[in-house]
Amino acid sequence: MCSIINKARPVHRALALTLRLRTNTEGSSYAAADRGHFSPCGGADVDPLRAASRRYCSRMALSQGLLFRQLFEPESSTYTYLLADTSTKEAVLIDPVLEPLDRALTLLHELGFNLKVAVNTHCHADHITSTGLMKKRLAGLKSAISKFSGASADIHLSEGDKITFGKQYLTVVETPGHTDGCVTLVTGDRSMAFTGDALLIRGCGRTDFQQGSAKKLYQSIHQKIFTLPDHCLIYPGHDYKGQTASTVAEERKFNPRLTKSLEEFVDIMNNLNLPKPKKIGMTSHFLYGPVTSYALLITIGVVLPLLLHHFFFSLREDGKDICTIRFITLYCCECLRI
Ligand SMILES: N[C@@H](CCC(=O)N[C@@H](CSS)C(=O)NCC(=O)O)C(=O)O
Repeated sequence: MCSIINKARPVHRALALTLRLRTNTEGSSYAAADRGHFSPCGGADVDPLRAASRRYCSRMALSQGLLFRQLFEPESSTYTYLLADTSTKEAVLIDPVLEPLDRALTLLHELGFNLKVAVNTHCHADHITSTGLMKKRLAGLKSAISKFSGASADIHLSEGDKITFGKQYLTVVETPGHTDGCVTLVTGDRSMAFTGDALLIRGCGRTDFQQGSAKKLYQSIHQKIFTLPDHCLIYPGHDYKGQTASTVAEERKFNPRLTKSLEEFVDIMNNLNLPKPKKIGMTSHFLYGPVTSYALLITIGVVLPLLLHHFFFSLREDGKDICTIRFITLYCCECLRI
């Protein structure tokens, strides 16, 4: 963990250390009364734009039987969320990341939780999910992802599906736009929404690759996320500035992209000019499970070269075996007519 923190940018280092501390001591816990209205920290009429709704209320969450932890991976600035029912000890992980896999597993073990489902809000372009490896290490664990993601998993999610853990549950809300298979996961009492890469704090997911569509994203956020209760806490899949949570009311009012018209939003998204995430290309590595990933790697790295080698060595030039490399060089030169 320390070595990862040291490699990260200062803002990430500070954030990682802060969150590591918070994970150990407080946990960013929050749960609402399940009586149809949201009452952060006991105050029913709290202005959602004020700090009270952003406070982390571990005791409140625990009194509702929900344990909540926000974990941060500094290299890709990714958040993973652990939610658990404190009475039945059943837990779910949202967007587990490969690098701090052991940290998540240790935490689960220490707290005595039984991880039921590891759910990905979408097929990630910027980091590797640890779902496949977790399944190897935790018997009975099921993976889940949207049916529109194109990825394989034990459970394929659709709009309105419920992911239950003990007496708690998450509702699946389809929010395409960053990718076709993006979902937002909303707690049963609608007090927390895990928005993945659809809605970020004062930002949103990029729409310039992986079936991205600015128009779809705008509609998803306005129709599916901004219609959640004002106080509903927003927990994103990433943050690059050290922010940890927001609310629906805050984002509706202050999000610099989503407060614009659809046309303006599309224009902003078409001109973001963001660099490609470092790990793009490894999108669904391990999502399909390590067996598939390793099989693919072995095929490309070992079987294919062996077959090529065998093929080229079987060719003869003046009755002699020819070297594969020489043959390939000659073949390429011939094709290019050098
Ligand atoms: N600003 C980031 C760039 C990394 C990035 O592209 N992040 C994605 C989510 S992972 S595919 C994204 O959608 N970003 C939106 C944005 O506005 O940043 C960095 O600092 O590395």
